[in-house]
Parts: sequence; structure tokens; C-alpha cells
Amino acid sequence: MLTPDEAEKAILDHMAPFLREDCPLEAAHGRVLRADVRADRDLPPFDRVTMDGYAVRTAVIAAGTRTFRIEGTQAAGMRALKLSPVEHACVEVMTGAVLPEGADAVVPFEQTTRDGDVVTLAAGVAPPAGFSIHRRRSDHAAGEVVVPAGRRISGREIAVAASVGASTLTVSAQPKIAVVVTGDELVEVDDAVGPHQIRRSNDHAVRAALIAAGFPRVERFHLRDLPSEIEHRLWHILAEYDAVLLTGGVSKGKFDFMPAALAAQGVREVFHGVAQRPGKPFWFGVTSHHKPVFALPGNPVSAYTCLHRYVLPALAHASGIVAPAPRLVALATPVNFAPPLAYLLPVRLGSGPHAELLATPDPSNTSGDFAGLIGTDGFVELPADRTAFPIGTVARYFAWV
Ligand SMILES: Nc1nc2c(c(=O)[nH]1)N[C@H]1C(S)=C(S)[C@@H](COP(=O)(O)OP(=O)(O)OC[C@H]3O[C@@H](n4cnc5c(N)ncnc54)[C@H](O)[C@@H]3O)O[C@H]1N2
Ligand code: MOO
Repeated sequence: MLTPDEAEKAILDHMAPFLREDCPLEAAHGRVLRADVRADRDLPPFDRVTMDGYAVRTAVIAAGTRTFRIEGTQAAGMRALKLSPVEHACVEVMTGAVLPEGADAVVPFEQTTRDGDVVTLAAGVAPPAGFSIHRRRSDHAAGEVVVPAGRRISGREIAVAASVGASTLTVSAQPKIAVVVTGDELVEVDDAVGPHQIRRSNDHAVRAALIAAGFPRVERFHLRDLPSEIEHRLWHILAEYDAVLLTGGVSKGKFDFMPAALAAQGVREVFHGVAQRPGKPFWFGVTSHHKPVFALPGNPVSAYTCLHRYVLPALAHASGIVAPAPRLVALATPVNFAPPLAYLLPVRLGSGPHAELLATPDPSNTSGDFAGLIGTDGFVELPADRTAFPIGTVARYFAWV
């Protein structure tokens, strides 16, 4: 059986990138950027005044001039004025204005006294060249990449794109995702529920997490354990959706039809089974059109854990997101786990006295105990090659979305 890392790699190797499309800047938040954004001009584009005050030449101050005559006012949005050559020339300037030609520093109003058009520097005021000036190109040069592709777009990326005139961004198309739950025991949340029945929770949970992770085009389906129904409806779902997530019907039971039903639809199995708990029966395959099909175990904790360990990273990868560095945490209490399986263990996250991230294990009662996940922040992955994990063991951490 594959280890979790091997399973992850097998999935990523089979994920075809989603298409790209153009998106207006105003609708681009939350999308994944697929083409670099470059500066269309220098940033800042001119020597920008950063304090309200008086633009002067520092050389004349160094030579002893303390009193200046105001020749004009330079507000933000005006073309640059020019200081006359007389030594006591200055221009009143506002934050955000272009520095007047000939000036090389700005003395803030607070460091001066003013009498009509005449300004006197306070005692000791001797600004260096460049004082209160944000120099042209000091942040970025024209042509430089200011937002690299591979990021989910937030307010920061939007701000940069707007400032360089990128009114349309190239983003990843959002995949249409089908979440398909299977099993005769399942009923919808608001339906009457018999003592032998279970309310559908996996599809609601998976849909909510997909949306929270930035994949909003999600539809839910329910298939009963009837081969003819599974065959007919699965065909349509596989044809219509870019990615399919199934839950249930992947273990060894008499009514666990999924692997065979998927094979009958031409979905090629990449693997069935990962050496992990929960989620050992996890199945992954691809259609002849290179669409991924994730068949998650039906147990709610298993489905939700496999979603976070494999499906969300796979969708992010196909969207062009550059994978973040793994997050490492230290166990706050010891763990013993005997089975020769990787242990995906829910934890609460906190920090220790030296700012280290500490994970306190908070296992759910069973892999059916969704309520046991409430209050946890994510899970750690403890490898299969050991059974004892003392306090301080460093482990890889996965956050719930
Ligand atoms: N003989 C074996 N039996 C089982 C094995 C095995 O290796 N050999 N593996 C066990 C493990 S581990 C898991 S996990 C489960 C996975 O089973 P399935 O994927 O076939 O899932 P189901 O049997 O359909 O359902 C399991 C459990 O989850 C409940 N469920 C299913 N869907 C939903 C839903 N949408 N919302 C809420 N709850 C759901 C279902 O009612 C079952 O109780 O197999 C073990 N068995
Ligand atoms: O390992 Mo299964 O996924 O918990 O019951």
C-alpha cells in the first residue's frame, strides 16, 4: 500500500492543469493568478513628496541660507513646478506631490515658521538630500514582476495590479466539482429520518470546505447502492464535471460498488488504499479525459481528512498555486500508535514559551465521530515506521480550512 506521500505524489502527477481565463480586476479576489503581473512603469513613477512642507535645495542650507521665499504651491496631481535659480527659492509642497524640479529635500511645515511668503527654518534644521522624498523607482523598476503567478489573489495582489494598470488578470478557471455521496442509508438533512438511517453530512461538509478553500462551483449528488442507478448517473456526472469527489462505497462490503462502477465507466484506477488511519480505503483514478476522481471513504472523519490531505492540495496544484512549504509542529503530549499505518491525528494548535507551534492531540472517538473534530484546528501526520511519539516530536501539520 502507498504511504501518504506516495499517494499525494501519484495524485499530483495525474492532475492536468485547469484552463486559464481572463478576469476583470474587480472580480479577481479569491482567484488564482496564472500569469505574472509586471510593473508598467517605475514605482513610484516620480520623486514623490512624503511630507507636507517646503521643497528646497540642501546645498544652499549647507551654505548657510535659513530663510526662503515661497514661489508657488505644488499639490498632488499637478505637473512638476521648477525652483528658480535664486538661492532662497522654495516651493510649498503637499504629500503625494511631484517633487519640484531643482529641489532635493522637503522640510516639514512643523520644522519652519512662516510670515507671508517667507519661511524660516527652525534652529538646527538641516535635512540631508532626499529627506521626505520617496525616490522614483526605489520600490520597483518598470518591467519588474510585482506579483508572480501562483498566488491566490487577495487585497494585496489587487492593490498592486491596480497600481500597475492591470485591469484584467489571467486566472485559473474554476473547476466544476461534483460531490457525490453514496449509500442507501443516507437521507437529506431536512427529511424524516428513520432509526436505521443516517443524515447526509459528508457532502455538506466537503462542499463547505471546498468553497472555503476557494473552489465555489460545487454541486451535491446522492447515489443509492443500486448498480443501475450508479452507472447511469455516474456517466452524466463524469461527463459534466471537471473533478468528481465520491464518498462511501470504497471498502470491501457487498454494496461497495464504487471501484467497479468507476472502472466500468472507463475511470482508470491509479491506486486503491493508502497505509493510513483514517482513510485506508481511499481510491483515486482519472477519466480518459484526464479528469480526477477521488473516492473518499464514507466514514465522515476519513472523508474530511482525505479531503484536506489530498484533494484540496491537488485542486490547488491544478489551479497553478505554488505549493506552500510544509508546516511543522511539535507534539505537546506523547502519542502511541501501534498499527503499521500513518496516523492522521486531529490536534489543537497553540504556542509554547519559545514561540514554537505546539499540537495537542485531540483524537475523535471513531472515524464516524464528526463532532469530535469540533474545536480542533487540523491534524498532524505521524509516520508509520514508529509506534511511540514522545513529547516534542516534530510532525507535519495540515490545517482545516
Ligand atoms: N472488511 C473491511 N471492512 C472495512 C474496511 C476494510 O478494510 N475491510 N475498511 C473500513 C474503513 S477504514 C472505512 S473508512 C470504511 C469505508 O467504507 P466505505 O467507503 O465503503 O463507506 P460506507 O461503508 O459507505 O460508509 C461508511 C460509514 O460512513 C457513513 N457515511 C457514508 N456516507 C456518509 C455521508 N454522506 N454522510 C454521513 N455519513 C456517511 C456510512 O453510513 C457508514 O456508517 O470501511 C470500513 N470497512
Ligand atoms: O480508516 Mo477508516 O478511514 O477510519 O474507518
